[in-house]
Amino acid sequence: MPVVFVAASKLPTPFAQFTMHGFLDESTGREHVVLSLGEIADGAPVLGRLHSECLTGDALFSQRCDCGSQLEAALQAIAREGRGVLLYLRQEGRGIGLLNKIRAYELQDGGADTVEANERLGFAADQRDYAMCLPMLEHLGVKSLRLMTNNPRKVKALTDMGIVVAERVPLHTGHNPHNKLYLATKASKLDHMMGNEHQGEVDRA
Ligand SMILES: Nc1nc2c(ncn2[C@@H]2O[C@H](COP(=O)(O)OP(=O)(O)OP(=O)(O)O)[C@@H](O)[C@H]2O)c(=O)[nH]1
Ligand SMILES: [Zn+2]
Repeated sequence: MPVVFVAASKLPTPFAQFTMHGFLDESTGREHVVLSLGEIADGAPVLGRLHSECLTGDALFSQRCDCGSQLEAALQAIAREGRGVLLYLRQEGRGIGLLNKIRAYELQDGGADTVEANERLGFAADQRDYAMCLPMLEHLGVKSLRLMTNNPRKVKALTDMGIVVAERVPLHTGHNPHNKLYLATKASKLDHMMGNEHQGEVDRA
């Protein structure tokens, strides 16, 4: 079943006035959003981010993860550049949903790490699928991205679907005492690249 474009509107934010594009993924019933800024359909690589929903980090100021800080840093970077896209993907909790993420946090409060908690609940460590990104990027005319991420799986998923990842821009922000183990586990078990290996990094720590 297709991912269909539904409507677009202005979205003023403290960083810039974005255009918000709403999509319905008819296979899952999930409603995804893209924020865009500037001319993004001209063929030149677009500064972009695939941001997976994290209600706790994005909206409720959680310090268990780095999501809220990454969201803000990505929007600020796009605003500075005057051009870019942020795909806000409704795959909460690496695809297990909000209530299961709270179950996973409960296990982590008891000593499990983020991967062990998912597995104890019967889920894979990361259940996300990025297939919905292709029709959304096609709708927007984006063929090539400078992708803000530390996650090599996102680069591979986009490349496999024919989107050019012209550059990976590391996004290292939001480190605090509460998410130290979480970030270390992402690096050791989920292959995230946490070093300072790049000059064009978006880094606000
Ligand atoms: N299941 C589960 N999901 C989590 C946990 N902490 C954060 N998440 C979810 O993980 C997703 C964000 O994934 P991250 O691994 O932080 O980052 P990423 O998107 O893979 O990679 P970056 O592009 O580098 O940010 C969001 O959907 C969060 O809701 C957790 O402990 N357990
Ligand atoms: Zn988060």
